[in-house]
Amino acid sequence: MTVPVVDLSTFRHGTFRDKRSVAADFDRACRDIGFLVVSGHSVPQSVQTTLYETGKAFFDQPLSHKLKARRPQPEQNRGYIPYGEERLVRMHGGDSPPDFKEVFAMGPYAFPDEPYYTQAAAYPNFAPNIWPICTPSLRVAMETYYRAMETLTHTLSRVAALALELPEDWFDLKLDRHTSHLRLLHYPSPEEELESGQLRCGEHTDLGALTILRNEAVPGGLEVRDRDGDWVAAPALSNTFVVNIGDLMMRWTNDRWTSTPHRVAVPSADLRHASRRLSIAYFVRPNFDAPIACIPSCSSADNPPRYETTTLQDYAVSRFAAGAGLSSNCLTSLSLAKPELSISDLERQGGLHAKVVRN
Ligand SMILES: O=C(O)CCC(=O)C(=O)O
Ligand SMILES: [Fe+2]
Repeated sequence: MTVPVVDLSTFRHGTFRDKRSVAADFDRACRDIGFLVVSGHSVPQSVQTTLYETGKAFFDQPLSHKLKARRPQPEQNRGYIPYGEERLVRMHGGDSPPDFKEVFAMGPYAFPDEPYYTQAAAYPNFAPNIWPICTPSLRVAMETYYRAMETLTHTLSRVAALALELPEDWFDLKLDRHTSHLRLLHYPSPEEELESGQLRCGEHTDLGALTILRNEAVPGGLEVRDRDGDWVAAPALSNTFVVNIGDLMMRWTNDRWTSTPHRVAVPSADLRHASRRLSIAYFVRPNFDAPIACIPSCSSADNPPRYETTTLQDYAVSRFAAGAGLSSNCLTSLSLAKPELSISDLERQGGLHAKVVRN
């Protein structure tokens, strides 16, 4: 099975009939494989390439500079996350050596100064973003891209609503105070074979509603597990985004749409030296307190709701706990232990810099 391409310009500029036809293609892709590629999306190419280039410039900085913008707490998806701290396969109870990557992440910004955002129950969704001193232009590049992703989400949420026989604006109230994350994922060219069981990113599903990924066509890319259990390479076409269904959308749609397992593969030995990859992933996450309950058009007498109602907050806490190897009861206050490795440990090991080809 392949990952299909859907042209959003037909949705944005077409008649109602055109919109329905795009929504039907979206529905089919989400049912069949849970992944699609979108073209005609209106995100300026300059916004994409500026962040891509600035992101690379940040990751090229010495580890000691990057660590100055280090994620302050493990549960906060903010700032620099060095090699050694993520193993996404743990989210599903598996284990592996660390994902062979480093990350820079941000969350919502410039939200109103209101108690909704500062209340204890909202933590860590509106934790402050962290910005590097070494690459000051990263902040503008990420914030600009984040806004462009909000606009794309606006279109995609309308396509999704129409596909689910809902009013086009059905998702608006679930997303008007969204908690989405933007992450730069840097996978350098490994110098030698990775450890046994080590991947660039271990097999997992995404926990939010949708993920919008700027993919890069290099060896060792994104792979998707189709219904037959075969790993299929996600297309990396110029000026497109890969979109996939996350767990919360799967729950909303009562499994009509699938949150499909995926991973980032290891480049083969002969291509290793030229496999540096920077993907840009925007995780669409609803309001932290929006109830995620079965959408009425997704259940019937012989297909009753399969999941309890949840929220992003409750679901994220339980997934985070699994990833950190804890029971979710241990996490009621969400204040966790210190990061696994101290700055001096990391500097001694040299982070990823010690293990990669410079290119
Ligand atoms: O870098 C990629 O292509 C995908 C990464 C991914 O799936 C994730 O971080 O959730
Ligand atoms: Fe993912």
